[in-house]
Amino acid sequence: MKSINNELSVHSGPILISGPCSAETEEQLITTSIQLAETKKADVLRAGIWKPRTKPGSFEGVGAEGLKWLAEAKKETGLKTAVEVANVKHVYSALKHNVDILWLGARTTVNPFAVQEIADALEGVDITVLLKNPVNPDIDLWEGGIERILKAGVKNVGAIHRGFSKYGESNFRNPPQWQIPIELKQRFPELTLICDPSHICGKRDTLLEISQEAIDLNFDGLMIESHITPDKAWSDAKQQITPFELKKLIEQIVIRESKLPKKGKDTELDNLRQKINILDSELIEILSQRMKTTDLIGEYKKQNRIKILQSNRWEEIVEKSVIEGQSKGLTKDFIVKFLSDIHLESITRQNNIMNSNKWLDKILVKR
Ligand SMILES: C=C(O[C@@H]1C=C(C(=O)O)C=C[C@H]1O)C(=O)O
Repeated sequence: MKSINNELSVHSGPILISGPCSAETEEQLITTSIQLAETKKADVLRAGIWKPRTKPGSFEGVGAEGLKWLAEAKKETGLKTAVEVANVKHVYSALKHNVDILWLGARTTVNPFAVQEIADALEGVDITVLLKNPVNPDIDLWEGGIERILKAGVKNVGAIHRGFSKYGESNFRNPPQWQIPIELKQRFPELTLICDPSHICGKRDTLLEISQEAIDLNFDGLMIESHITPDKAWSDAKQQITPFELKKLIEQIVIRESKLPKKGKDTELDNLRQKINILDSELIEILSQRMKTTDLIGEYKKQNRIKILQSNRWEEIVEKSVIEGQSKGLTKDFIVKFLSDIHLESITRQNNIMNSNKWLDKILVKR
């Protein structure tokens, strides 16, 4: 695995892949690409040719015809081109039309059969492949997809975080789970990581916020959908912006230093980090004491034949802690997540205390 930043980047600043959600007409695609090239920010032109839609009946893409328009746009602007491929037929068509970059969508990365077929079709081909995260937050599936493409001999492989499917209300179409791409980068330190704010947000007003966050989290670039007349787009109209708006958005992103001063170079930072070290030690000590106390409650429950889960007691703890935490500047979301991990751990420990070695010792015949 090697960084592919140089393969993707033309201009300085973050790598920028942009273009319409779907190629609709030759004129729409060529005009968008010309306007994108004029921004002097966009490095790669993207366009959906085959669109995997949630329900049948909506626009499913113009198909291979659009690849000719992409080739024309490339000739006109010099921008590299990228399309989504979901099966072997797509791969062969894209290769035939000299597309520079292929990406696998979330609904493809989720399926190892599909990824393997695409990998087999790419055996020995010199091309750049980007894999969006699978729809569900399964880092191993994402990593596995990358490995399948690498094993086929493709050298230029990168990843795109487009957020994960949700159930219920959220401000985002596919809420980001930053810890997953961060961990992926730990598994592949050279990995080029792109963020796709369009699919995370699903609407325009939070695109800048998510783009900024991604860049602050050390992502190498952004994939943002753009369209000459976004409100009239045939797919995903709400999340697309004009190339001009894209330029403005990119100009507003603050690029910060990636490296902190070394230890001993800045006493203010050193002092704050020293304080964090002390607080972390205190947190660990408190967590250890809490677990020892729940262990004692586990012993009590074992002797008195009381069930482990006490929902009323737990609800009381969460309610009280949320109020207390919010008064101290912590969010409800954080407190609930943090406490539920603690609850799970104390339940597991109580289960070990109450139920360990029971059936194994009694049921298995001694050999
Ligand atoms: C510790 C207990 O057991 C469980 C764990 C709890 C906790 O970690 O605070 C609370 C309620 C129970 O579901 C208890 O019953 O108090």
